[in-house]
Amino acid sequence: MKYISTRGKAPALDFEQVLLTGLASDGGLYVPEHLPRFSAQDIRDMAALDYPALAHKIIAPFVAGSIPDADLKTLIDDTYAEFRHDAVAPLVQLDSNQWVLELFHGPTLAFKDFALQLLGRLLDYVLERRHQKVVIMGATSGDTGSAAIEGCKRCKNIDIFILHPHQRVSEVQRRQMTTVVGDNIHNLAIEGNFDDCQAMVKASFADRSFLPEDRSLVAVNSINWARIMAQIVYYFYAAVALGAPERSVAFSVPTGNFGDIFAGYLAQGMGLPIERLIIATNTNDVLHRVMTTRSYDRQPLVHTLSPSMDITVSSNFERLLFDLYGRDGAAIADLMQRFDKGEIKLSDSAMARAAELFSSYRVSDEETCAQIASTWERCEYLLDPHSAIGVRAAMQTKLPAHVPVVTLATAHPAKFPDAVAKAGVEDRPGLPLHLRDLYDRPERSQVLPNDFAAVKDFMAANLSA
Ligand SMILES: Cc1ncc(COP(=O)(O)O)c(C=O)c1O
Ligand SMILES: N[C@@H](CCOP(=O)(O)O)C(=O)O
Repeated sequence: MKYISTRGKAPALDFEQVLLTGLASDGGLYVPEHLPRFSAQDIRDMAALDYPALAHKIIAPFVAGSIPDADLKTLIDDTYAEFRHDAVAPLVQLDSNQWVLELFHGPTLAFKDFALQLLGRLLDYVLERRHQKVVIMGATSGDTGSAAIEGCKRCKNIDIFILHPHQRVSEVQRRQMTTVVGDNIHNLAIEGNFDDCQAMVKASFADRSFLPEDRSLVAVNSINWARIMAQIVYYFYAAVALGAPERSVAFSVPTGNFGDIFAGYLAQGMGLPIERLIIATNTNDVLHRVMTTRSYDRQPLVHTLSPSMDITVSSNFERLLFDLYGRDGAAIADLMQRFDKGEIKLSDSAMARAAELFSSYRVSDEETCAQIASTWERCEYLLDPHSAIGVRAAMQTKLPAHVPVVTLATAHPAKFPDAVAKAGVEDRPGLPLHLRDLYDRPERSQVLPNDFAAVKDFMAANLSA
């Protein structure tokens, strides 16, 4: 399997190379040259597989040639053995047609664990084999950071630097990052917002002057292809449980960086009958605006009750644009250059293609609270604010009556007790046992100005030998 850049100029890479990078050298994002396809019978047969076996089936064609199959299987089995629910991703029924896919049973209580627990193991495996050390960098609005640290903390050959917006993540999210002990783990609290952190990570791929020549830079954000790959699996898992391939299913996905929903788009491209993908945004609604007005532009970032989705530039949207524009790298390079300078309008044909599969819905903080409260009252089911946005969007979208809608529940409500309280729910969601002493653990982080030079200096000064 080869991977090509959305901007057409960077060299094609194999899986191992793509795992060990982030942005392509032309500034684009890597995507598979072609997608593996599963027949209706293949999908029917998936009903007999448990989550790790299904993950192996879906992931193996993307990794083919880079990691021996038996080793890949072990890495995948070990990854999902860490999850606290036997089903790994249990489905919960809210009403006759609404379902929630719980993606928060991993160690850090967010869907990011599905990919980052595997990514950490893949990196460890490949780096040991290559006798190589790398620098890992990530930007987080709260969840990617802790999941990346948790996923990579046992890797011997890394230094990891995670940038989060100072005082803009929930207390549980912050403590999950800053209480993990290790001389090679660095939490940088940037006096800016998530977009600033993400821009610095991307800039580091263009300016690696602060790194020794023998250290590669690896991204743990969803610009790294391996993140998206692992997230494709749970679309198959949920749809097959609900009757695919005989029955098609819709998904509502709380969206920020467009990584999770892009994995759903790929699942459809691989043969899964997905009726609709609903882009569910908070007030930072760049994706809802583009879907409803054709206009793709930056607006100032708003801090909401769903902080992990406080993002105004959705990195992975470029991967979708690449397909919508006929996989024309030059067209995407031109489009993204113009986007860097201001507003762009998508073509009619690109919009028409997007509308065949995607719908979108924007949810305010008030609506988020109302959804948490009403789902609690009607179903005694507690949603976190991000998942509540997904459920709200699912309920507002018109779909054929026979199509079940699955909302991806992307985080555990215990990560966001303030939002739950604001929604008027009196029961406090408790942290699971392994995190019960989270508030007593010592924290370690460094506050830095919103300045790329300061970040580069910090990283250069704190690399291990
Ligand atoms: C809890 C939660 N929900 C939803 C999202 C949005 O996912 P994506 O960025 O892949 O669109 C994120 C982070 O990005 C998140 O942490
Ligand atoms: N929501 C994320 C932001 C980064 O998204 P990613 O999928 O590109 O890692 C977070 O919580 O950190």
